[in-house]
Amino acid sequence: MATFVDRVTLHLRAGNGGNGCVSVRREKFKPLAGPDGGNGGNGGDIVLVADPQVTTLLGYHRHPHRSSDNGGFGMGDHRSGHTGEELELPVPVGTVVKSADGEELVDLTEPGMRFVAAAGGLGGLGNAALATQKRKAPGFALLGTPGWEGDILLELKTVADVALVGYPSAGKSSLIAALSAAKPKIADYPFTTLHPNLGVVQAGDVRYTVADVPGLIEGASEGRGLGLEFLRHVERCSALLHVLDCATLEPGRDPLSDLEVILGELAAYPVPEGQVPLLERPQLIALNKIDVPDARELADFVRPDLEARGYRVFEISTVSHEGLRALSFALAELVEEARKAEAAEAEIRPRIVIRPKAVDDAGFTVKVEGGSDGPVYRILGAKPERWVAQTDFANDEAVGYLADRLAKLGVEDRLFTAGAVAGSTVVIGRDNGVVFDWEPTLTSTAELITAPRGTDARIDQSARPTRAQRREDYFDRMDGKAEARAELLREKEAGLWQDDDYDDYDGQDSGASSEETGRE
Ligand SMILES: Nc1nc2c(ncn2[C@@H]2O[C@H](COP(=O)(O)OP(=O)(O)OP(=O)(O)O)[C@@H](O)[C@H]2O)c(=O)[nH]1
Ligand SMILES: [Mg+2]
Repeated sequence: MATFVDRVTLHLRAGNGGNGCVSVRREKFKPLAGPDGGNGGNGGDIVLVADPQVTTLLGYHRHPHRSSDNGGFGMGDHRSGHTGEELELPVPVGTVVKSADGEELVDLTEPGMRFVAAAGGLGGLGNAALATQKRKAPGFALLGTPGWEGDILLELKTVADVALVGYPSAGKSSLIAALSAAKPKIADYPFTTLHPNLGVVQAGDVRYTVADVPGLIEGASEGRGLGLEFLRHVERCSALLHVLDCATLEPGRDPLSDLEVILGELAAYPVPEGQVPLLERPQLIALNKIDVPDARELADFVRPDLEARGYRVFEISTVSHEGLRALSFALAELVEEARKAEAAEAEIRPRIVIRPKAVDDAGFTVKVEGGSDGPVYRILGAKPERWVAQTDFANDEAVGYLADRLAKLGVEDRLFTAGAVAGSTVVIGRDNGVVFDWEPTLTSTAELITAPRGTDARIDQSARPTRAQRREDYFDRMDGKAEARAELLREKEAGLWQDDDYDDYDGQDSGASSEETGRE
């Protein structure tokens, strides 16, 4: 059964940003000619596009996991990583996008409207881009940040071009089965159809969708039968086809009074603001079951009456397929007109692109939370959290750079005011945030570990030992060597050495090792 899907949960994963590159340019006679690591590329976004050609969410129901391209890694020689390709997901016009917890994000009501549902990660800067006057040769690059990953909910409002309306057992499901490839459940008891079925009809060059919805009875607009559920679906269609049963044996029913009841119900249904009331939408009438002799007679009888009221009337039989072709072409005309009107309106409107609400990028908060061993200082904010994601914690220089950035933003000061002391636990980010043992001097740890950050002893002339220093080092080393040798000989003479130890001893080796000690 071709059930119609009007709600689907998508699992999205936008592309990660590529990492920046650490690289040093090499030239003949100038092997360390400055940083030349390129930037990583941005990850691709996942964008929903309202597309009039698309009528169902069925494709997403079958393949709910979608992901876009990662950005490329930066490379040496100033080569940037490639930008991850954007993934466009065409959705029917009238798709409502909701967050995983049901909050409406956007209503894609206009053809061509775009919504960035999952933003790609940022590419990390390479060490060339991170170089400054002070930091001539950064020995680190920034990591790419991960792309957005999570669930969103798609709900369809406009389900079809044409809605079939009529009493239960009028033959709506039979009609959609005869017109399209849909295979709905058909039976001779009322309310066979409980969920709308959708069929795609091809009439000449025109292709349109028809929704077979549950039967409608008197009082439906007050919720009788499957009432409101039914009308909610009709609300989403641009044209209506009344299917009237000419062969019913139920007392008090005939095509004309059936139509009256249905029109009454449609009129009573309040459509949401901005939508055309149901009865003002284009409508056709199909008098069904004319393969039954009595029914054909009845159809011929009521037809002039209906036409006098301004309806186009088609006598059909879903059993013998009589009249179906003419009906399908008439519906196609109706749909074409509706689409043209819509397109004309759409042309006037500019292309609308909607991005998720911009987060306040500038600020951050420090929250003090009670932990089992002392308070935990939690830092929340788009910037600090992104910076943490960009940091390669295996690289001291990168960690130092992070500390600099945080200090510059004022995080350090705010921690002080919040009462943090050396050794306090500081967490940046919400879930699985990064935990630090806070050192107020964190800013300068990197400098303490090595030479000042951003200087490469090999490139920066001022950091290279002078000739005099090197001489001194050399003599120290030689002295150390001689001392070590003398020590060994003393030990040997004192008989401290075993025979096999002695075998291992080789003047050169020991020389090398003592040289190493000297270097330290
Ligand atoms: N003789 C005849 N019977 C028909 C025709 N079309 C439908 N029927 C019969 O009418 C009964 C109801 O048909 P359905 O298509 O299920 O009617 P429906 O309008 O979808 O009914 P609900 O889903 O209950 O609202 C079935 O027994 C069909 O075989 C027709 O053209 N001629
Ligand atoms: Mg049905």
